[in-house]
Amino acid sequence: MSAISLKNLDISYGPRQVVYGVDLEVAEGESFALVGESGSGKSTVLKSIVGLAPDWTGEIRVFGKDRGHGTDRSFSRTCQMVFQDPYGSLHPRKTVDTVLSEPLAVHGLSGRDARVGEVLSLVGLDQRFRYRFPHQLSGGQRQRVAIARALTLEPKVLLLDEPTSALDVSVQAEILNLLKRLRRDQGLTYLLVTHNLPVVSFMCDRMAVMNKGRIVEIAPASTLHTGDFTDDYTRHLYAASGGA
Ligand SMILES: Nc1ncnc2c1ncn2[C@@H]1O[C@H](COP(=O)(O)OP(=O)(O)OP(=O)(O)O)[C@@H](O)[C@H]1O
Repeated sequence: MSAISLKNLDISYGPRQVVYGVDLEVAEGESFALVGESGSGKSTVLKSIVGLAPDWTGEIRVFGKDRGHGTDRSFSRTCQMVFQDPYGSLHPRKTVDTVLSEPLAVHGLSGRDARVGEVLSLVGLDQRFRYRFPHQLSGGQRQRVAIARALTLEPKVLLLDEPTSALDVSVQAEILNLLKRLRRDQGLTYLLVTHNLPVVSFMCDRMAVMNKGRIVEIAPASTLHTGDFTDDYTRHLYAASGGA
């Protein structure tokens, strides 16, 4: 059974269709990248999976379970999204403790105190960060909190939307290493959106290339070593990035 299965997925914002006929199977434990230029529809595919782009047709399945069009609580326990900008995605007046406790409270789970402590250490943050506010943290620490929040419900799938591109270059590698270690240790499956091909080489097993809302090629990430892509647009993207 695939961890994520998308079949003939069309997605619109109001009258405007932005994703066309996407078919994708991501295996359990796999790290899969969606690449392509800005506006090609990569983020929209992730958003549809978590319910943030509800105007879609086709099929979205996670671990064999069909996703409906509304909010789906059991779905959010399996599948969580991490956004690009950790400052924008964390409420400025909520402490780290509140941010990390909320998903547990919403799902009526007990043992919140212990779980908050656990996820902080999973992402390499000292317990003293617990009662701080986002503005008291660096960009990298904020992204660690956002990743910790995504992990609180013990999901099996993380959807990562440009998880390091808002960070200083020196911090990007730290967060990529953290994500790599978490995937291995927690047995997670990743679907990651990026325009950065070296990130794909470092983090991913396979990649799908999107152009104007369509997948034009699916290839092993190792193809980035040789540049041996079959699709013209992919070759153009590869050449424009100077290889990976
Ligand atoms: N909330 C929205 N309402 C209307 N149109 C949107 C919305 N979000 C994105 N779009 C449009 O949908 C198209 C695909 O956007 P999307 O963000 O999925 O692309 P992307 O490949 O992830 O690009 P980027 O890397 O810039 O985020 C774009 O034309 C964008 O303008």
